[in-house]
Amino acid sequence: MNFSILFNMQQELDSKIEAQHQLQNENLIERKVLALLVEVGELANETRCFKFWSLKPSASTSVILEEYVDGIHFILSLGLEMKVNRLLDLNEVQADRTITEQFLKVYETIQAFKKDQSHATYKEMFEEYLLLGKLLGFSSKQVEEAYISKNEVNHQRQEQGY
Ligand SMILES: O=c1ccn([C@H]2C[C@H](O)[C@@H](COP(=O)(O)OP(=O)(O)OP(=O)(O)O)O2)c(=O)[nH]1
Repeated sequence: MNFSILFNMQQELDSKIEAQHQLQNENLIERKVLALLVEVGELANETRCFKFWSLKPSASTSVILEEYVDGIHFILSLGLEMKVNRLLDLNEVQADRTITEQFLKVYETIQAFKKDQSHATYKEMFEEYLLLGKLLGFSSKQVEEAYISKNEVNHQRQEQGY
C-alpha cells in the first residue's frame, strides 16, 4: 500500500473538514480516537463475527470494506496529528487469531495509543488494524481502492454541507 499517497489524500480531506467546521485551532485527537473506536464497533457489527446467538449472515463485502476504510481514514488522520513520517515503515504482523480476537486486539492498541500517544503505539495500532483487514479477506489493493473511493465521497459530503 502506498501510505505516502494516502497520507496526502487524508491531509487534503482533513484540511477541508477543519476549514469547513472552523476547527483549525482545536485539538481533535480525543475525538478522532473515539471516532475510530466507534468505527471499529460498526465494522464488528457488520461482520457479525461475535453474534453467536444469531444465524443472520454478515453484511456484503462492499459494506464491510467501506466500514473498514472509515477506520483507515481516522488512523491516517491521527498519524497526521502525530506528525508521523509519511513513509512509515509498517511491519506485517503475523498472529494466529480469530477475527473476534483481532477486533479485541485492535481495541487494546487504540487504548494504548490514546494513553501514551507515541509513534510506537501509533505504529502498533496501524499494524494490528491492517492485520484485521487481512483476516477479513481484503487485499492491500482492495483497501487502497476503497479508501480512495470513500475519500472522494467524504470530499463531496463536505462540499454539500454535510
Ligand atoms: O477529520 C476527519 C473527520 C472525518 N473523516 C472521515 C472518516 C470517515 O470516512 C468519515 C466519517 O464516517 P462516516 O462516513 O461513517 O460518517 P458518519 O457521519 O458517521 O455517517 P452517518 O451519518 O452515515 O452515520 O469521515 C476524516 O477523514 N477526517
